[in-house]
Order: sequence, then structure tokens, then C-alpha cells
Amino acid sequence: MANPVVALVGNPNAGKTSLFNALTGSRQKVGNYPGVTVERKAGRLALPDGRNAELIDLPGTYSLTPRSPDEAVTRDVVMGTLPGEKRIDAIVAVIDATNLRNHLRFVLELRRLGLPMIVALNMVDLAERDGTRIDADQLAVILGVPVVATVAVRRRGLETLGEAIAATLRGTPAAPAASSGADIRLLQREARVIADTVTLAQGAQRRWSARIDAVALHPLWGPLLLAGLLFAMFQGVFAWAEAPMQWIESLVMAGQSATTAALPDGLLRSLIVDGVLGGVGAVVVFLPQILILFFFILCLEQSGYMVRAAFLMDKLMASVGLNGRAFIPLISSFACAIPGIMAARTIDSPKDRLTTILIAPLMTCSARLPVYAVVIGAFIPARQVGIFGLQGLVLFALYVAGVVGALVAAWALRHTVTKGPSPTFLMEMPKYQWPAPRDIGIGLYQRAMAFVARAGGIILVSTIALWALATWPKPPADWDRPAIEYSYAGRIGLALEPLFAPIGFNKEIALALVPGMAAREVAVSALGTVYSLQGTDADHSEGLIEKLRGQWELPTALAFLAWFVFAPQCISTLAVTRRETGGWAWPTFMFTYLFAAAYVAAGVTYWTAKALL
Ligand SMILES: Nc1nc2c(ncn2[C@@H]2O[C@H](COP(=O)(O)OP(=O)(O)OP(=O)(O)O)[C@@H](O)[C@H]2O)c(=O)[nH]1
Ligand SMILES: [Mg+2]
Repeated sequence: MANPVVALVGNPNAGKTSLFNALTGSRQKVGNYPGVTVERKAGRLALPDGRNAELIDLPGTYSLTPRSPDEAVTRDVVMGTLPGEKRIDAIVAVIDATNLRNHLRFVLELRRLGLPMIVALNMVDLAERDGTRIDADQLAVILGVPVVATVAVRRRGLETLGEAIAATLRGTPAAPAASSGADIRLLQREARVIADTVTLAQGAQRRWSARIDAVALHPLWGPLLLAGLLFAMFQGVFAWAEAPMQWIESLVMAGQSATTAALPDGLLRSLIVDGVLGGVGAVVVFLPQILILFFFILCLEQSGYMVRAAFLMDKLMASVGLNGRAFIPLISSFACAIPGIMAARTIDSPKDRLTTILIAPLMTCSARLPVYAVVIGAFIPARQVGIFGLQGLVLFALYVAGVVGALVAAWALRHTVTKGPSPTFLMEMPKYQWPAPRDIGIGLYQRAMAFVARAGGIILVSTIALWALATWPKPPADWDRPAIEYSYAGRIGLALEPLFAPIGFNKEIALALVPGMAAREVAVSALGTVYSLQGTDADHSEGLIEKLRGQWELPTALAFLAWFVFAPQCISTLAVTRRETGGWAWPTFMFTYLFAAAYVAAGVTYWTAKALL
């Protein structure tokens, strides 16, 4: 017999995914804001009686009447209306003990489905900290279903919950509740009465949250604090990463020298030294910076500050026709546009959602960090400007340029292709919390692994392909320029040069942009390979940064940065846009408008810089 299916259902941010991870040993993403989970995820749950069940984690929703695409997933799974999906055998309704009134309303709605149900009264630690006491037994009596107090993040109550699930699965399903078509207001009133009945002591209502919010949401201090936090983030990326980056770089260069010494001059040596180490090494160097960036983003997500930031941004977002809800997918896009575009599923209005998807690639993703960092490292002096480092300032400016570009694009889109009314900001403020070191650790580990997998996968493959293109065919004996110019790659670069020369790009850049289509960092590894092949054997004493310094003019470097603020080169982003919008029309549109914007921005930057310098 197939394993029974149990679904975790509840309001957003109740701790469903935390429970899911604790019960199944998975590492799905958790975050202290509504709308973290946007897809159905399944895992194996070992029950205390030795049987197994399939546990399903679902996007949070306030009711079974979905308002956005992610909530529809939950409705479909719970109601069993999804074709090909197994019907669920039991529901674990996860509720936040500090927010009983609101969360119970959904439990009452779920109860009407007549499915076997267990209530996980989660976050009792926070309720206790506030001084709130809840009578779980009485709640069980009133609801007529088992209620288990849990603390997902400390694994408290999990055994009891497992036993309750096992017992419920053994028992006969309860008869469906009488009526259908619940009146929301009636349920709300009932939930309030129940909540008040089982609450033995009412705690001081999150006094701390209110105090912090007085500053964080203050019309003047709030935006200042946000700007300060973001600013610190970019300073940190440069200031803290320097030492570990140097270790990685010297490791790569030592590898190049050792290989050069150990292998005879030939193809294999060139492949390893120029292709693999020169190319992949050029990207791997940026791992520390990427991890520092993620550390900040994870802390913002876990602490509960992210939604405050969204709230602060709401006015600005509204002025370009977006609502503040879009801010969270956009912030996620700082990590990578792909989860950002998927997070747009939490936006209810289709036009808003589409606009958010279309501008998400303008938020500076972490794949662009290596590109920015290498050029900044080469051309922007590591000087202090007052208390700030100039390099961090320039990086900050590039991120701001991306955000401004996104806002302008949103405004333009909302007045043309995605015209329509935009709804107001409606989002629950999560509780403030110290980020759990474990969650941050897992988050960073997963990012590091993903980055290394990319380096060893798509980046390695495209680097080797480029190395091959740049190595063959071999030039004739009387060829007096660098051999690479005779190769296929050299000819491609030469052919593309006329297209990019007007914006100040040389043929090496034009060439690097081609494999850079696969993923943005590949542009860096491609430059690494191209310049490594152009150099002599003795050159391995200098990294890509020094090489660029000798080869590019400042206006070209600045134009290259401007290009990457907009550059659409990322096949995966286009692919996920196709999936989320259901066709090739929007990804094509996205590619075209981003390419045009990148071209214009690079050109304007180049000619302005040339005129000024
Ligand atoms: N103190 C405490 N924090 C918890 C508990 N359970 C979850 N959290 C925290 O609450 C936040 C939300 O947890 P998630 O598991 O992402 O919530 P979710 O219900 O999956 O949220 P969505 O996917 O957005 O619907 C995270 O920051 C967790 O660390 C708990 O029992 N106690
Ligand atoms: Mg979740």
C-alpha cells in the first residue's frame, strides 16, 4: 500500500517549513516573512509506529480562497483538485501561538473539509517569552482535534506530533462537517471567541517589536536605517573579503605555476593553466564576497526586518506603479533573479506580478558580483573617501543604478505593456527575531555549494569550450600576432567587434560576452582564459585584475560596468521567465529591452567618460 500523505497547511510564516525540515531532515528555505515557500515540496516522514508517511510542505495561505498563484497550489493540494496529485490523508494545521486569533480562523475553515486533522500549536516559545499562556488541551476539546504544542526550531514537541499523526492515520476519518460555504466573518468571530477562551494569560503584546518599529518604520529614521544597512552591506563585501580572496588567488596562481613547471609545454598544460585555472579560478576567487553578501541578506530575512524594508519602500514603489509586496521578490533577486522571479508568485495582481518578473533581472544578482569586483579591483583605487572605501562606494552605486533602472523600467512598463490598477500594500509584519546561527549556517553552506557546483559545471564547461575555440586552428609559422587572433574565438571576436566598438568594447570583451550568455560570471572566466592565453608563460604572477589594468582604458572599464547593470545574459533567467509566464513572448521581450538598455547605458557611459577624462 502506498504511504499515506500528510500536508502541512497554515497561514504564512507559521513555521510550516521549519516543522517540515525538522520532521523530514530536509533543508528547505525558511525565512521570517510571509511567502517564503511558493511551491509544494515533499519529504519522507518516519512515524513512531515504524510506518512512513509522505509529508508535504505547502505555501502559506490565509484561506482556501487563493489570492495569488502560490496560494492556489495549497488550495489544489488540500482539496485534491490537482490532476495526478494523490489525495491527502491528513492535515497538520500549523498555527502561530502568538497570533492565535488570526491563525485559528483558517483552522476552522480547514476543519470543515472533514479530513483527519492535527493542530501543531507552533512557536509556543515565543508565546511564553511574551508571557502568553495557552491551554492546548482545552483548545483540543473545543476544536475536536488533537493539539500538540511545538517549537519547530528547537525540535520541541516533534515526537508527540509524530505520535498524534500516526494515531490519526490509524483512526477512521471524522465525518465531514455539516455545512459548506463558510462565512468568513462568522469563522473570524468564532476564532476570536476560541482564542480568548484558551488564552489563560495574555502576554505583553510584543513590546520589543513595537519599540524597534518606532525607529525602523519612522518616516525619517526608517529610510536612513535602511540606507545605512544596505550601505554597510556593500562596504562589508569589500572590506571583509580581501584576505580570503587573496588566499584563493594565490592558491590558483600557485596551481598555475606548479602545472607550468610540472607539465611539458603543450595542449594539456594550456588547458589546465589557461582554461581551467585561468578561467574557473578567476570566478572562484569571488566566493568570499558572495558569501558575505548572502550573510547580510540571510540576516535581513531571518530577523524580520525585510518586511519593514518592504513597507518603507512601498511609497517609492507606488510612485512607479508597483506595490511594496514586490519589494521582497526584488530583494531576493540580489541573490539571484531565479528565486526572485518565482517569489513573484505571491503577488496577487497578474499585471503587478508580470512587471515584477520583468524587472527582477535588473536587481544586481550575485553572479554579477565577480564581474563588478574584477573591474572595480582593476580600475577603482582602494582609497578612503571620508570614512568610506571608494571601491565599496562604487559597488554601492552600481547596485543603486540597478535599482533605479528597475524603478524606471517598472514605471515605463506600468504605463505601457502592463497597464492596470495596482493594489495597496497588505502584508503581515513578522515578529523580530535573532537570526538562528544554524539557519544562517545552512543558508551559507547551500549558497557556497551552489556556487561551487556552478564553477565546476556551467562555468567549467563554457571555459573549456572557449579555450578550445581560442586554441584552434593553430596559426601558420609566419603569424606574428598573438596566436589567439588566428583562432575561431579570435575571428568571432573580430566579427563582433563592429557591433560593440561604438560602446568602447574591444574584441576580447565582445568575445567574452558570447560564453557569458550561459551565466554572467562566465564573462569573467572567459576574460581570464583569453588574457591568460594571450600572455606568456611567465605571466602567472599576475591575476586577471592586473592584466585588465594593462589592457583596458578607464572609459572601457566603466562602460563594461554599465553594460552589466542591465545585461540580460543569463539563459536560466530567461528559461524561468518562460515557465512563469507560460510562453516565449515575455522572455523575448525581456531580453530585447534589457539588451537595448545595456547597449545604450554602456555607450552613454563610454562617451561621457571619454569626454570628461
Ligand atoms: N522562535 C521560534 N521561531 C520559529 C518557530 N518555528 C519557526 N520559527 C521561525 O519562524 C520563521 C518562519 O518559519 P518558516 O518555517 O519559514 O514559516 P512557513 O510557515 O514555512 O512560512 P511560508 O513558507 O512563508 O508560508 C523563521 O524565521 C523560523 O526560524 C518556533 O517554534 N519558534
Ligand atoms: Mg514555508
